[in-house]
Amino acid sequence: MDSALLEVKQLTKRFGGIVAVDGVSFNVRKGEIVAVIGPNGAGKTTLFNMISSILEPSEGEVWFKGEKLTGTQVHRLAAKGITRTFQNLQIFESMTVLENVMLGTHTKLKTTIFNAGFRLPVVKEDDETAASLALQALESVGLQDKQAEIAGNLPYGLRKLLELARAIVLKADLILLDEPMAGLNDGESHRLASFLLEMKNKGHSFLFVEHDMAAVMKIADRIVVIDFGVKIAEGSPEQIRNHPKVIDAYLGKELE
Ligand SMILES: Nc1ncnc2c1ncn2[C@@H]1O[C@H](COP(=O)(O)OP(=O)(O)OP(=O)(O)O)[C@@H](O)[C@H]1O
Repeated sequence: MDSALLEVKQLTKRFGGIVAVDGVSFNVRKGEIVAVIGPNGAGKTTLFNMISSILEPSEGEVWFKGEKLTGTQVHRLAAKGITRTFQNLQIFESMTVLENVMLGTHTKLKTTIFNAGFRLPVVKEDDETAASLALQALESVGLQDKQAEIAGNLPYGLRKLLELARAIVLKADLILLDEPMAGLNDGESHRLASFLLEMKNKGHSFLFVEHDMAAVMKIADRIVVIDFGVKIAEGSPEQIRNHPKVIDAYLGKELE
């Protein structure tokens, strides 16, 4: 595997007296799936929000493709090759499934909000490209049959797949997933796991926070374990399953 795509360097976040994340460092390489796990309140969300430019770190930096990412505005991340999904889905409920994914293509296409308002000819051309890119993304998550449905009518599991289609439509190098398995039934989580492995084989990289330990063990190449804001372990699923500090941190809790 080649050099690091994402470099998380000594990230720290303090909220008043609380150190939510304390000097955490790790890398994600191209074509790798890395999971961040840890007990409730360990600091996973705070870490994820710093990586995706939603929160400013108290200390430390995030680098992406050899460039410093810290301080980049959230809306510029997609153009750099990073997208993320959210635990509280960000779906436009009154739009169709296809339109929701087409929205994701607009940072790639040349249409600006200004000329889209005026419906210049360039928009029509872009709309066709956007629709075909969006359809490809829907096909890869198995939602092509739902393209004309109103997004708000989809059940939760399918909405999550829709959000993922919108994240992948940009063909991002790195996709950040916030608890992708939460709320999915067995069939949906199986479908999502196969999809992530397929995307990884095509060279995409993923960083995800997840509570579903069986899914983490199945799809992650590497696992970073956080407890009380500190990285206590990092390794393959096999190494993490048998790591004494991880077993201690999860004592009394389920680590399948
Ligand atoms: N905005 C905030 N202000 C003050 N404290 C915060 C804030 N956000 C998080 N914290 C605290 O930081 C710590 C880490 O929280 P965080 O939500 O990152 O953990 P987590 O691992 O994502 O938890 P969970 O698994 O329950 O989602 C907790 O003690 C939390 O109370």
